[in-house]
Amino acid sequence: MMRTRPLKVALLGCGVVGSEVARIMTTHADDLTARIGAPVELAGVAVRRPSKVRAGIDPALVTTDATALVKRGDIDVVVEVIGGIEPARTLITTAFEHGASVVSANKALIAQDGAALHATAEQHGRDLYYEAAVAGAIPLIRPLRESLAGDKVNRVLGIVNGTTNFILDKMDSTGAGYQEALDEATALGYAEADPTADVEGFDAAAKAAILAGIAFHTRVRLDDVYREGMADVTAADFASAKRMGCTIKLLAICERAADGGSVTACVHPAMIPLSHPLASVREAYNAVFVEAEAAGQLMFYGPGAGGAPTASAVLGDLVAVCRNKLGEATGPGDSAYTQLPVSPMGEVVTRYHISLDVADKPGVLAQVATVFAEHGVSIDTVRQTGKDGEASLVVVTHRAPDAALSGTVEALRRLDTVRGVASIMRVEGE
Ligand SMILES: NC(=O)C1=CN([C@@H]2O[C@H](COP(=O)(O)OP(=O)(O)OC[C@H]3O[C@@H](n4cnc5c(N)ncnc54)[C@H](O)[C@@H]3O)[C@@H](O)[C@H]2O)C=CC1
Ligand SMILES: N[C@@H](CC=O)C(=O)O
Ligand code: NA
Repeated sequence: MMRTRPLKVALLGCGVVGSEVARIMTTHADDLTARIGAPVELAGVAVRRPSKVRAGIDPALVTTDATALVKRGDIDVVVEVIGGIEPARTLITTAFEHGASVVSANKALIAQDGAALHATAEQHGRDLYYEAAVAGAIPLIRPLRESLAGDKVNRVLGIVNGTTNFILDKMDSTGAGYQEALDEATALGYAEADPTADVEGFDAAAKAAILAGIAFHTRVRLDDVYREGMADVTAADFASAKRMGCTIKLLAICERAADGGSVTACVHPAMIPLSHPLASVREAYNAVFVEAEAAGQLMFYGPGAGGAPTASAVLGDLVAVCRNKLGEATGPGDSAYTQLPVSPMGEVVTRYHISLDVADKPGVLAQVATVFAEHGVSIDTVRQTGKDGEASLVVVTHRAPDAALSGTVEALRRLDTVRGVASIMRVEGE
């Protein structure tokens, strides 16, 4: 039966995502009402700049006092799309304390304080949903928390940052410069308020921490995630990748160890073969592979950033939370019931592509090969090109622990015949 009293929603933040949430709530009001079983009403919108004209939003709803809005006591759901740690964390906590459930897109906050926020939500019998926080519009949190709740997930791997994928794609396909591509991604609403979070890999690391925690039912902190951004990826790296039939993507990789006793989580650029499905993920799209014991391999693909796609995920959560509220229930809470150690990057098994500038004289190749052998790293391929007494040596390794690979590179740097290490990149997807 349809309830006539509306569910009241407070929107915190009306930027790229918030403005789209407000727009869809207004334009799809009838459908949302039918799907929820009660009308949803935008009861207040907290902003920083109240004088800004916001199409479709009644100015009477706009306030700069987000705290007063979440403390009103008649709010059913708070949608937090401000971003950052504070004041978002305090506002969400206050919302729970005043009877509201929360939908958030804030991966930085959930990765840092998800456990405490879940505990507060549970203490007050409220929901905390954040589908938009990982991979934008792509349903990924809900499938992991609900659809795969009966399976055992062993690996989650993919592209989870739209901005960096957009930049890498432009650098690869059009030869655009890094800054030019970043400016375009920012103008399109993909980048974080501080795009360092994107290019230095913090955003993807936060998403990896959230994904690993949910997938493996354990606590993975942001600091547990090994992180390398993409700011150092050069046109020369792309040229090198191309020669190998590869491209370069910023990947998040979360794995359960084969013995099940530990997990790893890392974010770094990697070469992947052009034949791999991740190679064709363009612009701000994301794609994530989930490998589960019974299900096998699943692939999730779609827009990973942008106002409307992210708002789609927020609205999906809003509908779920409203339905829970009407059914006097709550959805799944924190699922971290184990405490698996997170192994350091040195223990992650991977492959390296190493490009060396060496002296072009007899014995150099043997010397280089010896260094690899001494570190227990097996070589897959070697390609040498040389001119004027100098040569370029590209070595691709078989899989080995990351510590052995970085030890090999350190030892190579110490060889007199190695003039320099032009590029080092991990290789995935083979
Ligand atoms: N833009 C995107 O593609 C995606 C964004 N997200 C997340 O969504 C959240 C919002 O992102 P965007 O909308 O892109 O950022 P934005 O910077 O466009 O919007 C944030 C808005 O919050 C306002 N704000 C800041 N402090 C406030 C306060 N104390 N009270 C009221 N308003 C305040 C700002 O003035 C701004 O308008 C962030 O957590 C972000 O990580 C998640 C997925 C995708
Ligand atoms: N800045 C983020 C936005 C979505 O999470 C990204 O580019 O992926
Ligand atoms: Na998502």
